[in-house]
Amino acid sequence: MERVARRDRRLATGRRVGLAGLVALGLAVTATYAGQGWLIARVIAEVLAGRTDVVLAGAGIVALQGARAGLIRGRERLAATLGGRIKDDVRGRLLDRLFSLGPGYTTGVRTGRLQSTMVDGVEALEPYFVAFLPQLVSSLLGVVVLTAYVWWLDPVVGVTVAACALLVAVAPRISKRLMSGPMERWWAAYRGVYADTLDVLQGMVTLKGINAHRRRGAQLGEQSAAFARDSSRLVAASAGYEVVVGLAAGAGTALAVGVGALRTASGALDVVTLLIILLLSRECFRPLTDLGKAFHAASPGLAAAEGIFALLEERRPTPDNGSPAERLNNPPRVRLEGVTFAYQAGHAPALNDVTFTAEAGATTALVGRSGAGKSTVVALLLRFADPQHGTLTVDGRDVRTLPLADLRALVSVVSQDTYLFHGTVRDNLLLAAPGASQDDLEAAARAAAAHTFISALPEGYDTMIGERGARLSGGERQRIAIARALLKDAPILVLDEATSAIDSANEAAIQTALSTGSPPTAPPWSSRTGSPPCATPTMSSCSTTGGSPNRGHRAS
Ligand SMILES: Nc1ncnc2c1ncn2[C@@H]1O[C@H](COP(=O)(O)OP(=O)(O)OP(=O)(O)O)[C@@H](O)[C@H]1O
Repeated sequence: MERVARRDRRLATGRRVGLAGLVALGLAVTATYAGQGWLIARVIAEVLAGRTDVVLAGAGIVALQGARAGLIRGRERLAATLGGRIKDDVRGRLLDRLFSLGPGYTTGVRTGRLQSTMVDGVEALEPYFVAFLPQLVSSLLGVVVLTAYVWWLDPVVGVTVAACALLVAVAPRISKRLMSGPMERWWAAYRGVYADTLDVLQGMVTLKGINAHRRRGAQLGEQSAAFARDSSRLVAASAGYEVVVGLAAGAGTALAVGVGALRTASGALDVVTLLIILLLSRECFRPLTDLGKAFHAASPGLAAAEGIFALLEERRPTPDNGSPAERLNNPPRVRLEGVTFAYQAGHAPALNDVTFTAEAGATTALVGRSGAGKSTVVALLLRFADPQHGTLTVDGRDVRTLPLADLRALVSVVSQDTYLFHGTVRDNLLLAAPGASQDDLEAAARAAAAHTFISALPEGYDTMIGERGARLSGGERQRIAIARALLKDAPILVLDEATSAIDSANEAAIQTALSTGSPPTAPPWSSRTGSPPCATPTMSSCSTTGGSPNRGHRAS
């Protein structure tokens, strides 16, 4: 918790005024309780003294209760608004971080784990920020003020209350030590279950196909049971904290009243003051018992925060400190020179001393066996990672010296793992060129041999294609992906086994369109750049069954 408290300011940047407002409202609520206690003591004292003029005090009690109801409502509304904004900020920052880390990071972690951090982890932060943190500050301030007042009434009772309040104030530190283990185990188990469930859902067809669904389901069931055990331990640990705080508060009140009674018996205190002490001691500890409850609600957020900080503090694999190129030829020349790259230090390199040139305006084919490193070349060109040795240049300029956004704007990639997003065909195409007209879309789709089948879909370009384009065939998905890449109108087009699922007739039509630049309708890029696709350096890769041309391969 200390770690979170130290870093939480970064997560709630720009929301400090709102948090201060919550603290102020918390203090005001405490003040109404204290005022009410004080008035009740006065009323009792008046009645005991045989006086009946208690109307004003009674009205004051009612007014304080009304004010408290309003303050609590205001606090809840502010907490809900603020909580929503903090979550929104944190999700935005996490997403920015993920985009800047790129596939070099995301391929190394499980999607389900990331998703649980981004969705549930951030959600769990809300009680920490809008309930626990303001409660912590207002509780401590409230207790200091009330204890000072009790001290002023009677220093002996004041010392007793202060000692007990101090005990309760350090309880969060002690509980942090006790709870960090269960908290970490719970969150790890939660993310594991989340990731495996997602895995099973995504691989449902495969699991059914190989008749492994029951076995996998049973494994998931065991994992789920272990998670349930971890959840119970976490709840027990945080409930333990609540009990400790409650006991300390109860004991503190009893002790203060006991000491007060002794002082009254010895004549050091009058009955009215004893009554005030009786009611105020209870109010002294009320914020601290509220704090116990808030801690209980915030504990999942404390666990989740670790994953959030870990992601925010992750270092990007390729620094983005290049300066824009004054002018690059369109299309530019791409060259790899002595490039060696291993995904992990100490492991065999995926590329070993590779040198070749993809000439401007020409098609360069990378041919090699499966696993030879063709896709790795693409990853280095996009700077998802940097080579350990050698250079990769675009028009003679080392890619590391270009801003990442400028470099990636130069390249349009269709990879073997086509990804289509949930939405319509149009939505997917427009992702690459938000301003494209229907004519632009159709021209690109024709060049990708996709227009005919898209037109035959129930709602043409406005047909929903399902998650990952699930309602299309593999070849249809690839053709939409090619059309999308063409719409990006980048000077370098990379086809990484982009036509592996496309039948030979359509593949030939695509190749003709790309190499002649004359699809049935003039493509949009010709009007914008004056360069038909045949003038772009096109890099395409395909696998062979033998050989490893990229091992010491020279092609230029
Ligand atoms: N993210 C990664 N982490 C670690 N190793 C990787 C990663 N991606 C690829 N590799 C390894 O790098 C090598 C080259 O992989 P790459 O995907 O570049 O081959 P490829 O030639 O494109 O293969 P294919 O034709 O089968 O697509 C392989 O041995 C592969 O196991």
